[in-house]
Amino acid sequence: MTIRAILTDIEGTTSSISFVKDVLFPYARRALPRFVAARGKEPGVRKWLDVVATENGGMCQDAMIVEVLQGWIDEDRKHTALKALQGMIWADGYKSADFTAHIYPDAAQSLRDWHAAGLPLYVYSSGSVPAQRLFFGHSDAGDLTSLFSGWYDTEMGGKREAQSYRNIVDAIGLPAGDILFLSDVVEELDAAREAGLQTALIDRLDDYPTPRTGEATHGHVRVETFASVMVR
Ligand SMILES: CSCCC(=O)C(=O)COP(=O)(O)O
Ligand SMILES: [Mg+2]
Repeated sequence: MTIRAILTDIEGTTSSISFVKDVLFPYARRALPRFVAARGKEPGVRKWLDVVATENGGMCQDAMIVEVLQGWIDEDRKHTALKALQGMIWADGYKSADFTAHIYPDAAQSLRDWHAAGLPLYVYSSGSVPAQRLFFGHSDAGDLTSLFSGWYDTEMGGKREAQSYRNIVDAIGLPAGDILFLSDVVEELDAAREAGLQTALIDRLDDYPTPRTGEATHGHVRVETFASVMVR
């Protein structure tokens, strides 16, 4: 089948899980108390802190909100409020060059090749859109933001829900069957397939030492690097 656009996940797909878990998450966890004390009154920050407070019985002390958020980081909750706040915190880390975002060399190369071949590229990640832009703007392979035609986060819906992919398909404006979604998570691929997208499981041995083969692929095409993704 023809592929006219590619939609890619980030963590475990373009980039290693350990960079997110061992660098980004601890950085946000550590910085949260100071970030909330310094910027908690800004409307763009307060809005998300209030979402967390409301969902937790209307708690009123920022210290308690910080504790809830740190707990969510430990649980790897993909909550839109947490992701928005993490993105703002990581901005400081990237700007002060505390880290650059990991990207697998094969992913950087294929993204460049596909873009050069005229294939529109899109991101769909649980990380907020500002966090995605920062990520690809400060990657190990340099600023890759110009390669992408659009960015989507959980404001489109959860990544394991078919409706989220229908929303993204509407936004991209191509038939669902012309779009290839790349992810390391089979439940995300299942939801994308239900919405009519083509799918490929990126099964990176650095992230998943036991290859997911047979039934574990849920019938999705399985590749170990972007170099093996077939786009015709
Ligand atoms: C782009 S920001 C860092 C990634 C992140 O916070 C995250 O939750 C990654 O989830 P993904 O949907 O890319 O697997
Ligand atoms: Mg992922």
